[in-house]
Amino acid sequence: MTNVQRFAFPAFAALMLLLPALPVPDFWITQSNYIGMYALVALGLVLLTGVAGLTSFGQAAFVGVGAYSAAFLAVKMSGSPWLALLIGVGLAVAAAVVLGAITLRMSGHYLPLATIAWGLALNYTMANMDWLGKYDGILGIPTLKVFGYDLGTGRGLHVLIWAFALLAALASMRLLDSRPGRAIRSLKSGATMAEAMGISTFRAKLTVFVIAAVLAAVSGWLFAFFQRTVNPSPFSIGKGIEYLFMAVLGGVGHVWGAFLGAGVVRIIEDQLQILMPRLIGTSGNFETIVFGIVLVVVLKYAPDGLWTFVSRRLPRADRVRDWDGAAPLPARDKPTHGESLLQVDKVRKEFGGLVAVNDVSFEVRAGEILGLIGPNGAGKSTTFNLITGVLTTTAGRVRFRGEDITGLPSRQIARRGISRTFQHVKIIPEMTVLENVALGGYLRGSSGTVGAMLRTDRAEERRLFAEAERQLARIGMADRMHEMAGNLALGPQRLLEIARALCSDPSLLLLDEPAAGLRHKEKQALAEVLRQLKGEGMSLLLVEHDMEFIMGLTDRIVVMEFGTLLMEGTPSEVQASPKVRAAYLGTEH
Ligand SMILES: Nc1ncnc2c1ncn2[C@@H]1O[C@H](COP(=O)(O)OP(=O)(O)OP(=O)(O)O)[C@@H](O)[C@H]1O
Repeated sequence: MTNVQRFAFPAFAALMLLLPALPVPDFWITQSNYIGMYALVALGLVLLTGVAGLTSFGQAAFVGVGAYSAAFLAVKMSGSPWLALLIGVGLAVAAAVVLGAITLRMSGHYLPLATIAWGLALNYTMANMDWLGKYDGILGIPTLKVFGYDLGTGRGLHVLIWAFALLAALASMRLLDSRPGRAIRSLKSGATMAEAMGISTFRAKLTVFVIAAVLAAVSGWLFAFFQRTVNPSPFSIGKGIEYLFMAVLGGVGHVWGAFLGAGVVRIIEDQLQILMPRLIGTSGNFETIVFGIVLVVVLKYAPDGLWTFVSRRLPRADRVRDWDGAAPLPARDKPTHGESLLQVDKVRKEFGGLVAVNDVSFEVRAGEILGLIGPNGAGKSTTFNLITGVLTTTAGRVRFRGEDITGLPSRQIARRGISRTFQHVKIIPEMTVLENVALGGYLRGSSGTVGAMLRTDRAEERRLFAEAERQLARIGMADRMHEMAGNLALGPQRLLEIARALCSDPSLLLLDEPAAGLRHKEKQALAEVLRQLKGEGMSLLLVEHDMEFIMGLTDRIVVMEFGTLLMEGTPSEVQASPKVRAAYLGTEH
């Protein structure tokens, strides 16, 4: 936790909760009420869009679910507002699970388009139901009473709105700094890396989608008691875009960006409603144009949102090192030296008419470094992806420690003890080195989202960080654990990936072109680390281009050419082979 969270959050919370007791004009209390409610929705979008990379235009519909639940229960059934909150949140969760199950597997532009579709659909449903009052909505919602105390619509409700908003902010910050939070943060770096760490990306997406829907529904519930009337227009797709706008403007990657964005939008919106008619008459919806211009300017000059201007000036504190003496994480049985660890048996991959891997067989034994080499397009990466479950085989079998792992998804393969690095480094730049490595230990922990929000996961977190530090020390990078991973040069980033893979306590480490793009010194450092790992009993499979690097390092080498296995032997046998030389020089043999 940074100093800012430690001191600024309680101060800000106290100010917002006490604001109604201060001599602040009603006008600003009302604005602050709006900001709190908007911030709840924008916070969901920060998590969903900013952190997890899933764009949603449809959040306003979830606000509507919360608002209509409150209105319907309070007016038509004279039910308890707290029951209405429960029902509103329950309905939002149910809707998010169903919609998420359908849409979250979509990629690219399909997801945002789908969110527009269901945003419209939910809104039309509200507008066309007789029992929800159609376009007129539901009027005459009573004010909210807590323990017999009437909160009214202004100062009293302010305390409740901000209590929810601040709790949501606190829970979100805690979530982001936790095992499930790191999983959510890994989504933006692409599913391949997250799945290779054992994360179910679908589940992580669904979790964050549900959280965002719940925050929106709570905001809607508050909105109903604030406005004391609901109708479909504040839950339209236009409002959904405005919520997204708040998150983007404020800083889509930061919890406090949601608050800043909500504040700026609300105040601009309000001022424009006064100013625009004076300047250009009452006709037309000119605020929208001004918002559009503001958004373009912000995206151009502050693509990460306005909060970055604040956060840049705030001191950054290193994570408090509180894991000394933490119990080690559970470890798996180590294979015995020389045991057959991985068996690749007549594995085949066809892409249409192209046979990328043609019935290739080889094995990796425990404690050895096996190199897989071959000229460009030989099928090395495809073989690597077949072993790690990124691609499915056309034919053949892959066995690991006696178990058939053919066709398993990569997170299941990771669970069995195969860990990997990537040819194009896949780290999370905005997380520290330590947090990136801790992500590798995902499968060795079990704490979930609610535990993270309630902070009941701290003992496990300490164990994870102790392990992450131990792995960083193993590759000689413990002194850099607090640095942002994105600030590292390529060499240290590749080492970080190795530490992350080691953090999963693997029986076999698969490295995809680890020396690619490294300078000579960095290659030497990497080779030294790999030799040391072998010395400690680790088994490694190395896909590599760099002959010099691989010759001095491996025990055995498998050479591929045009998808087939050309030869297998010791480095000196391979070096002496005319077939291999010819393959690399591209001559006939
Ligand atoms: N997804 C795909 N769809 C179609 N063809 C593919 C696909 N992936 C790989 N290939 C083809 O399969 C063959 C083997 O590619 P692969 O990337 O495995 O080779 P490689 O030995 O790793 O090469 P490089 O060293 O250049 O990475 C190539 O001809 C490639 O064009």
